Amino acid sequence: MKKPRVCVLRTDGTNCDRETGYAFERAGGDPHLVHVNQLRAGKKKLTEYQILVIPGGFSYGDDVHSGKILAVELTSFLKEQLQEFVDSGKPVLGICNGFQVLVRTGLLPAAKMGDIRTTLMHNDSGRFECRWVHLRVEDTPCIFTRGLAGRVLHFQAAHGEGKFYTDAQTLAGIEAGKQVVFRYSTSNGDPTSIYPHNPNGSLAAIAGICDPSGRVLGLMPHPERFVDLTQHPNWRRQQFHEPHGLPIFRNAVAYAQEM
Ligand SMILES: NC(=O)CC[C@H](N)C(=O)O
Repeated sequence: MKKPRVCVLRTDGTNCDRETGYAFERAGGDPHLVHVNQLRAGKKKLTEYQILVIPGGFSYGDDVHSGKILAVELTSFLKEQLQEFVDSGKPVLGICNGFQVLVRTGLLPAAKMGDIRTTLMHNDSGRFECRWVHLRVEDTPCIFTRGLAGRVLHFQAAHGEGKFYTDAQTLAGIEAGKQVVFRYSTSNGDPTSIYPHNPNGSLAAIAGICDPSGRVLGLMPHPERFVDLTQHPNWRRQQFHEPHGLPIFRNAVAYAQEM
């Protein structure tokens, strides 16, 4: 079966592009690092790819707000191309800085460029948090977490502006639409707002959301960090058959191949 071409979008300050590309390679995809300037210059087009991922990092040095300048750049110069990619039903994944970008373009939660309803604020601790976190996977239409509902995954989180926040009406809509995909939890899967299990104080312990179709996903923790699991703090206690994040990439590749 043909390997789906994955656009791994990068710009100045992106720093998780190579491991994100590796994760898609491990999952059976064909990753390509694409600088936003190549899209702006028309040298490459999003239609050439079947999956789009915006990786983690410090795009444009996190000036103004994490992800803000790249979001304004995408909304200002690539709005039609991005909206067309999303409307065509192709999977879109934003990891950490990438999630911040998707929220600040409006592609999350509503999959509509310019419809900005939520934000990711500075952590309650007021500092950069870098730690392992447990995530409970909720039962949602998200195509990236097929088969994972109810599981408790263990990912690395590393961010300064990860606190999910929105107004009561938008939160009610996200909950009713089953768009909350990951919640910070204790090791036995109880959602929690208690630090450090919840490293940033996110509303409703939200660590990641999808759009109503389930084809656009953003999350703050890093599923692409396939660390050497024998160095994992829980290696002895938890049987790791494979990196916890790999199924997310495999599901995206499988979905793109089904299209
Ligand atoms: N690992 C990342 O992508 C970090 C995102 C962003 N730079 C922050 O600190 O919140």
